[in-house]
Amino acid sequence: MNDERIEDLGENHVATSAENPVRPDAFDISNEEKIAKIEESVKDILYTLGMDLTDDSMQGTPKRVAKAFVNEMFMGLDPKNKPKASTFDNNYNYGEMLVEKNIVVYSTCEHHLLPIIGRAHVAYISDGKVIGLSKMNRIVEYFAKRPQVQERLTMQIVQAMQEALGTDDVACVIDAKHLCVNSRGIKDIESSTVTAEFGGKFNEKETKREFLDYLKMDTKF
Ligand SMILES: Nc1nc2c(ncn2[C@@H]2O[C@H](COP(=O)(O)OP(=O)(O)OP(=O)(O)O)[C@@H](O)[C@H]2O)c(=O)[nH]1
Ligand SMILES: [Zn+2]
Repeated sequence: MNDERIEDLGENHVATSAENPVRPDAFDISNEEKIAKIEESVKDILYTLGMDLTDDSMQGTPKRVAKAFVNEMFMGLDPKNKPKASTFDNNYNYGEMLVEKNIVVYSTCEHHLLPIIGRAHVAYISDGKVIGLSKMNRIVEYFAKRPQVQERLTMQIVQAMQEALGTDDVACVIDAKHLCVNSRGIKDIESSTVTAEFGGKFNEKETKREFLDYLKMDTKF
């Protein structure tokens, strides 16, 4: 059991609705072992479906899928990958909200393991600390790279920003397409899902309105 995991989950950890359900023994095996196990499982799935795994193009597929799962699509399940959210003192006394718009979200729906693709818009009002802009994108990426529901992803981003900045005044809106809705099941290619989480001052009508108005700006560069 590594230290980061203890720090992340805490002793006597009880999962809350804002956390992903993670097995307590999830970190007892290495990434290499995880990849080897998943490779075998994917082989089994493809074999069951009738694929010829000796085919040149397919031979490496189980390993490729396993590596994509562990190292990329679900890398955010590993607390070691949590980004260091560097903050600085707000020496220039910037007093308005800061909005990081259009952060690309590639996540995976935890019900069907199909892609969620969209944009996150994250805002905060400094209470003395400011955060490096790219760290906001990294926080979004970290929590997106898990099996997710969009509601939880939105809340996790806000919570992580609140912890990093030491303020409740953080908000996040995500607009995303779920391929489980667009490409299978109901097959509605047009619909997208909007979720929002407003902390602290962002619950005040005018502040919320200001944030949402910035999202309507169509700035050309
Ligand atoms: N609330 C929420 N639901 C989601 C999210 N991603 C996928 N879902 C939904 O999870 C539900 C799972 O419902 P089930 O009835 O168990 O699955 P299903 O039979 O495949 O459902 P259909 O998609 O309607 O065919 C579906 O309605 C999905 O659209 C998400 O991020 N948030
Ligand atoms: Zn789904």
